[in-house]
Amino acid sequence: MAAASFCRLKLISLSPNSPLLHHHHHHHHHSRRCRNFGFNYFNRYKVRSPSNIRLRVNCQTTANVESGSEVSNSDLQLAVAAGKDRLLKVPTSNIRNFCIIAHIDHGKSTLADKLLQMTGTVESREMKEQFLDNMDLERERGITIKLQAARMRFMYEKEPYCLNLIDTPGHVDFSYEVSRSLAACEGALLVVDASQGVEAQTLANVYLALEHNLEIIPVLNKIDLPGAEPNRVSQEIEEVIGLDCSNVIYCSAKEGIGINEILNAIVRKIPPPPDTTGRPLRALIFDSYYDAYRGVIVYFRAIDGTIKKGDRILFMASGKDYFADEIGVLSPSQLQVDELRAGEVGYLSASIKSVADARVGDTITHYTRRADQSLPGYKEATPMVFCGLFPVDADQFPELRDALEKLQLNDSALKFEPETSSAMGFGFRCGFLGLLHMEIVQERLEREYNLTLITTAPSVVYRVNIINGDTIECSNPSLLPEPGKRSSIEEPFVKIEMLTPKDYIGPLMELAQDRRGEFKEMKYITENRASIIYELPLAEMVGDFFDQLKSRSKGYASMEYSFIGYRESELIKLDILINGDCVEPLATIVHKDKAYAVGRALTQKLKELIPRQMFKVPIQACIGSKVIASESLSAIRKDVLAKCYGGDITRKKKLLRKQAEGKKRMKAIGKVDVPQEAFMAVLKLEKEVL
Ligand SMILES: Nc1nc2c(ncn2[C@@H]2O[C@H](COP(=O)(O)OP(=O)(O)OP(=O)(O)O)[C@@H](O)[C@H]2O)c(=O)[nH]1
Repeated sequence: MAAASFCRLKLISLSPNSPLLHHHHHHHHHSRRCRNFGFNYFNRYKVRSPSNIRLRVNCQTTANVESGSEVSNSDLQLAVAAGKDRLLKVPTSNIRNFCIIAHIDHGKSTLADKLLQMTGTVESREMKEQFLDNMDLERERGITIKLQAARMRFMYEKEPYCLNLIDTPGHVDFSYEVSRSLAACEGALLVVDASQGVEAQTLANVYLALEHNLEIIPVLNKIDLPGAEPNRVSQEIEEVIGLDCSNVIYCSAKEGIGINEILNAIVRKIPPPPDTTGRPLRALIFDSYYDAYRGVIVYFRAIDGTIKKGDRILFMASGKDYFADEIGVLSPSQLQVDELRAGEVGYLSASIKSVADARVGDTITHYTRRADQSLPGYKEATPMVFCGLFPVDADQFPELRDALEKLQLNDSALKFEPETSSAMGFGFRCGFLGLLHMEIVQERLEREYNLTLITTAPSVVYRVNIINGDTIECSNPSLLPEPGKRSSIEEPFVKIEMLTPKDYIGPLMELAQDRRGEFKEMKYITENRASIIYELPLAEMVGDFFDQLKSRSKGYASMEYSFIGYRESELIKLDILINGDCVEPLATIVHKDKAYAVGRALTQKLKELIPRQMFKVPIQACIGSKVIASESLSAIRKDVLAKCYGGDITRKKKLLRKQAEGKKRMKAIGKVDVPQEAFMAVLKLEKEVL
């Protein structure tokens, strides 16, 4: 994360007589200095500089200090002292580890915030940002990408309890991360919007939680809304999930209703972690991120044994060993401790250079006293979707490589290798977990690294069986072996479950059918809502499937998908020729029954998207050497140009500026300028044509 316009410090505790409170107006310097103190109370939270940071003063008063203000060493010592109050050790039987399962927008972040406030972990903030969602992109999209954790202290029947909240990402692309964070907990809050109901994603995560034997506490959120129907929704939870809702908690995270009941239920219902402190160390990594100043910070849950500061540790899957230079808890800012025991949740840093060496799901053990077996459930990240990324300006190639390397330090699921194409020049073929992951990476490359990129249409990974008996993987349509060399092609299939009000069953089944879906099952989960299950090729979901699902159901349907394996399909490669040149990045792999329709639709779409040139440009779709569809872009007539340039000066300027902007995302293919949109055209074909 190299975003220059953001600094990352916030929320440190200070004593009320801290000189900072008197002098903060006088000392200004760049925030980088603060990081150089080498202290760790500066957390990952970002504050839009130059906005203010808020300082806690003994958990009560607050003061605003301009971000980047001088913070002295002694202030930081005091901060530690204040923080230590909250570190009081509790017996294992007083620990509770839990997560929150909720559909997007049902109020997970708002509730997490309230739990932190009610337990005095953070004070009520007027800041807009919510604690558990940090990245800007996340906030803008209203989704949670990375996991976080927070430790809270809560008094129950006069005894102190330590409650660890582990956050989970809310998108299917990250279901592996979800499963790892569930594995770090003994219980989960199931938060359902009382004015909506159970959604597909919630359901999928509840099943995951049940597989991990988590105690599930149902919570109906947003009961303050006039449209809330707590009775209907709790009945739905009982029917759909089979969860007893007689003691369901009514909550309004926004108004702070029901928060105490939730905290009490966590203590009463969720079992404490088993006390296995005597066993060899096993700790589960549920998140890790790269910090430019300290290396990788690993978030873990100790399952067995004890980990101490300075211990030599081994990561069982990666085989790498390190010294745990620093361990600590997340309260939610990082506070150092000397040891963490079975059942506890915390972080460590050990001069690890890349998150790939401390992957989510890996098991940490001691180098000398090793555990026999690693914890179950570890999986390598397998990218499912690939695309080509090319700098518009060829000079930016080295910058693009640097940027990808930097992103990869923090994202072990991101894969890339150089790709050269006669049409596009030098770039990279990149692999992603899914479409959302792809969009996030593209956006970060452009936003944080100031790159202007041309992205080619995403492709899945095909398995091509070669005549000689070999099988090769192909994620780049232009590299598909010739028909004469291959015996068959297999493509990845997914199972999707759509939940929808009954009015939209028809349009959604039609959608799945259009996408080569095979109907599996439909059932009414309540009187008005149905679950529809299909199996279909992943390639048919890449693109606008989700948008279509939303628009055809007026936003009411939700979906969830999982990979089910490879199946043989009758696939062929469709090439696109522009002005007689084959444009590799426009090549696409399609089912043979759809080839003609796609060819026609694609040439028409390209004709719309490619600006007219000074000469006539033929656009053709071909299978092998056979042209199956053809369009032609007529030349710009001289007088049209003359008219444009003959106008008054402001108009001329405007036109030039517009051209300059347009130019940013053009790639010259032969003599023809092809805009970015053209490379994505295959995803935007009119439905009627297909
Ligand atoms: N009326 C009402 N609105 C709420 C309540 N809780 C949350 N909201 C609103 O619902 C919206 C979504 O809340 P978030 O907490 O961001 O939801 P989330 O589940 O974390 O969403 P993601 O981060 O996108 O997964 C926000 O606009 C909240 O202000 C509530 O109890 N009552």
